[in-house]
Amino acid sequence: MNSLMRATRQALQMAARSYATKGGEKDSMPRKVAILGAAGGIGQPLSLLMKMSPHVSSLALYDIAGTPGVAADVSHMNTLAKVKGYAGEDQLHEALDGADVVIIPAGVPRKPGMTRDDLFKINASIVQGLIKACGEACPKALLNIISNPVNSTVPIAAETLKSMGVYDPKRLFGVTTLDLVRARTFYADAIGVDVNSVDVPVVGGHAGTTILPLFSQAKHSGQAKKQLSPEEIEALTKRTQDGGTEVVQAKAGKGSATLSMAYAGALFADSCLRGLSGAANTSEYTMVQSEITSCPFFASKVRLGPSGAEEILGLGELNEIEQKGLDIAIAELTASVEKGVKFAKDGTL
Ligand SMILES: NC(=O)C1=CN([C@@H]2O[C@H](COP(=O)(O)OP(=O)(O)OC[C@H]3O[C@@H](n4cnc5c(N)ncnc54)[C@H](O)[C@@H]3O)[C@@H](O)[C@H]2O)C=CC1
Ligand SMILES: O=C([O-])CC(=O)C(=O)O
Repeated sequence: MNSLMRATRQALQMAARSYATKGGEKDSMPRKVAILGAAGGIGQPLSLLMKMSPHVSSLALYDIAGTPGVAADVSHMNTLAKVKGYAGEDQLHEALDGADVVIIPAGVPRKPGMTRDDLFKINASIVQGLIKACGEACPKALLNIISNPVNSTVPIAAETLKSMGVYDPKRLFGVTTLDLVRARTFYADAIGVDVNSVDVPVVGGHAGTTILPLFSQAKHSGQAKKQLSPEEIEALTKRTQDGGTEVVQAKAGKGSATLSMAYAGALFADSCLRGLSGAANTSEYTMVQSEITSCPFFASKVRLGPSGAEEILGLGELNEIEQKGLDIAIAELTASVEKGVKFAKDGTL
């Protein structure tokens, strides 16, 4: 195995975190992962990365079109997972049947000048339809929602599953991992340490000021080359909040983050799979139904286990500026959650 392959596989073994099971053995359970929106900008590299996961034995690639090609391509990789492509709604249930984890990057991305909320009109119905199918075909699967606006699509998913009588709050996740990935990268660059040694909590939601990095709790190993001033922390906070927009502008009309999102989505899905297998110390920041703030959905550190989100961990100590940021985040996030719930209940767009 050459060094690039080894590095990529190691990255997929998730930054060298332990994935030993409770009994100290590797996962031997056959696991099925379904990707909905697999032919898209995120879907394709995500399919590639999940095909490289040592935890996936079956990979179902679903989209409204284009998946036979993606599946044929990815299926030639000499890694564990058996790949099958599914195209069109009449193949959706078959794609989902028996899935342990469903990853949903289906829907339209932003163009310059748009907010994530501007995607609501199109993506709300797409997510609702796909979640309904999940509720029918694989109600026990862990659902990883990537489609924006995550702050509303997650509550839409919850309400849809509730109306079907199959909602389990431990199994529904909004994927906010890209915010963590960005905060770590920007922070490591700013203080001049190895990015692999950095940890920065990012809580709240996944849009603008609802994205709240907690740099006061950031950790790293090694000697920092620089101490950051309050102004520099503020700039890092803003860059983390605007990371998505930075990519949208750079792509100039050709979509939003796809490659870094596929990487982040694979990290999160891999943690879900390790949690399902009982791996010790599996936790991720993700948006879940939550009581740690007044907002009914909130992203924070969550311990993942065989039944999904087994424990929602607290926020730790916030400094004064972060506390103000939290208040702003909660207000905006609550409005987005309410918008999602309303759509799911009465179809209001
Ligand atoms: N949570 C996060 O951190 C991030 C979320 N996103 C969001 O992910 C979504 C997808 O982004 P891209 O992959 O760049 O878009 P894309 O347009 O390249 O791909 C989307 C795919 O979804 C498919 N699709 C549309 N309706 C569908 C349906 N009913 N069933 C199955 N598939 C369907 C399309 O055919 C297309 O292949 C966007 O909403 C974007 O805003 C993007 C980056 C980060
Ligand atoms: O900004 C966007 O539209 C896509 C996204 O959620 C991100 O890159 O964080």
